Amino acid sequence: MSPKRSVEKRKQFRGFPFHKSRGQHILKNAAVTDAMVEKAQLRPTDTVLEVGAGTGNLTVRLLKYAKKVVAFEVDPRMIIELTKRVQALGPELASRLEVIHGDVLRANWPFFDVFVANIPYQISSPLLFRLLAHRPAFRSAVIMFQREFAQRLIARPGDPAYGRLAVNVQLLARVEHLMKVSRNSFRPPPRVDSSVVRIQLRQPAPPLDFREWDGLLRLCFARKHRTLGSLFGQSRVVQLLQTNRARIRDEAAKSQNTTSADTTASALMEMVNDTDLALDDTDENENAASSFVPPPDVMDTVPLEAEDGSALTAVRTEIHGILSEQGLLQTRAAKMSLEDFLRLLCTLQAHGFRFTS
Ligand SMILES: C[S@@+](CC[C@H](N)C(=O)[O-])C[C@H]1O[C@@H](n2cnc3c(N)ncnc32)[C@H](O)[C@@H]1O
Repeated sequence: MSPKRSVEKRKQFRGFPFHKSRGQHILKNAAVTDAMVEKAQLRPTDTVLEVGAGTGNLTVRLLKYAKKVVAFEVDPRMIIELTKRVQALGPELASRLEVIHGDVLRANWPFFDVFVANIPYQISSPLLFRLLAHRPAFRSAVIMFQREFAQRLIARPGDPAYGRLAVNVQLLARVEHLMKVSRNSFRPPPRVDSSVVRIQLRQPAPPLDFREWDGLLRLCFARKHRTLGSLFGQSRVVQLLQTNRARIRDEAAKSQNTTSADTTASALMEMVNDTDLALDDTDENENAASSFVPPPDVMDTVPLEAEDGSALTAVRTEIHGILSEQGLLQTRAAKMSLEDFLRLLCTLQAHGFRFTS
């Protein structure tokens, strides 16, 4: 067999080729699949949601421990293999499986207690935010991610991978790294290593306006190594905060507080659809902060007496005072904790400032 042919053969399963575009990397290492199921701590009464069942390496193990497994799979060829395999296990186990053919991101999700999946990595970000927004809350999710993505989820202040993704996810859930998985555990091996993480929703969800929260994070992480004093001193930022505050005050007479449960849910759904979060939100990711990106030549120390009108100067002074009072003038997003961000948002909001229109 020619070398080229043997490579082709390795990429196939029972005659059909795997599609990289669908993230079809089958988990062939039984020790890893067993460990994922064990970490899921399933109960005999559980309904499990699996995404991307493939040929069923994980599914067949889940069926042994759960009352029911609902598995999404987009590729009909995989579903045929999966169905044959599960039927061979006998009617008892086969009756526990429900396969849903389709794109998991476009479908309605059924009720589930636990989520377990080796997902296609290209849908990591929208799938994760869909999970974080899912209600009723599930007990836990055990998910295989690309290692680099997993590191961005668990990153702590000061870590190079710490960014908007980590802060947003950690606001809504506890995230725990469970194990590293080498690329050789898959067939065909992907170009990247992987990690399994556990996610547990914080209950109840923090009572925040998530648009405001994410607006603050976009600003702070647009330049995560820059001081807050410098970021909030920029004319564009001061102008925006001032304009929003004036409008909100005008509207306040006509409408009620915007931090309702409905607003929270719909804001979370916006984050689900926010492809910016799939990007690397280091300083270079200017897309993530388009409305706030300062001109590159803005100096680190912005003079308070700028020549942009007394109203703006007064607002700039006010913001400077708030940051100074909170001890945050010299603080940089790269090192701020979740609590620092929450405190900053609450304080700015108490002064009537808003990040979104
Ligand atoms: C990484 S493989 C995992 C297969 C299997 N669970 C395993 O661990 O061996 C990902 C699977 O997700 C499926 N898939 C890709 N995109 C999907 C989507 N949007 N909705 C549902 N399934 C999808 C692929 O066809 C593939 O079978």
